[in-house]
Amino acid sequence: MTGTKDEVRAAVRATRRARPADERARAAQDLAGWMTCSPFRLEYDVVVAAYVPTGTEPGSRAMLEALTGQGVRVLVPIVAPGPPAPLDWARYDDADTLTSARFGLHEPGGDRLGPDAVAKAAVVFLPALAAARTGVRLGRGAGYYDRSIATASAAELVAVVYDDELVDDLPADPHDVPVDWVLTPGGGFVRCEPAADDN
Ligand SMILES: Nc1nc2c(c(=O)[nH]1)N(C=O)[C@@H](CNc1ccc(C(=O)N[C@@H](CCC(=O)O)C(=O)O)cc1)CN2
Ligand SMILES: Nc1ncnc2c1ncn2[C@@H]1O[C@H](COP(=O)(O)OP(=O)(O)OP(=O)(O)O)[C@@H](O)[C@H]1O
Repeated sequence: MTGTKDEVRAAVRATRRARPADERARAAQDLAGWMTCSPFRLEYDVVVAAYVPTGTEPGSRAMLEALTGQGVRVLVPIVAPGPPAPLDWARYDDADTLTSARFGLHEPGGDRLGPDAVAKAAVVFLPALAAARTGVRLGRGAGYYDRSIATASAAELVAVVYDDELVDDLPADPHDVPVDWVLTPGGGFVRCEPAADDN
């Protein structure tokens, strides 16, 4: 995809808004399905960080339920008040514990585990507006995840996007943390290959 990060964000947001409800619902079902046939050992007590999909984002709580259904300990992000800082984390148990939060997000009301909690995650599913096969991930532009996942360097990082948001190339900055995998509803888990000229 060409253009500045903000141009690509605007284009993706417009496409997401226009995506028919039945297609979103099918994609959410497919993404939940991939949680039970992933390339990872998602078994009892393994820690997985994910997110609560909101608005036009790909996925739904079915994705989280598919994880907790396997006994996985699911963490989801908590945005602290104030300017962007590393994300806090809380355990996701079931949808009933979610409350409305900043930016139209839904967050668990339970204990805050602190920014370091994500370091225990074996897999981190990251929300994204687009992702490149080289591992470049484009987020919403506040830098929350880039500030947070340096502490999760042992984890498999998986950007979750719609099929048409997995592209060959995206604009990148030095602070962008590359992802290892991209998950799409139609294509499942795709391993990223850093561009040949990356170090
Ligand atoms: N579901 C979900 N949870 C998530 C993220 C996400 O992308 N999706 N995040 C991924 O990072 C973090 C929150 N990041 C956000 C980054 C920017 C804006 C945003 O829209 N900012 C606008 C102001 C919008 C408003 O005031 O309502 C802005 O800063 O201009 C919202 C959330 C943590 N939790
Ligand atoms: N590790 C970091 N430390 C401090 N500032 C950072 C860090 N990572 C990103 N930023 C800042 O955050 C802002 C947004 O960065 P960028 O456009 O890459 O966000 P993004 O990856 O789309 O968002 P997100 O990570 O929340 O999904 C930029 O001003 C950038 O300088």
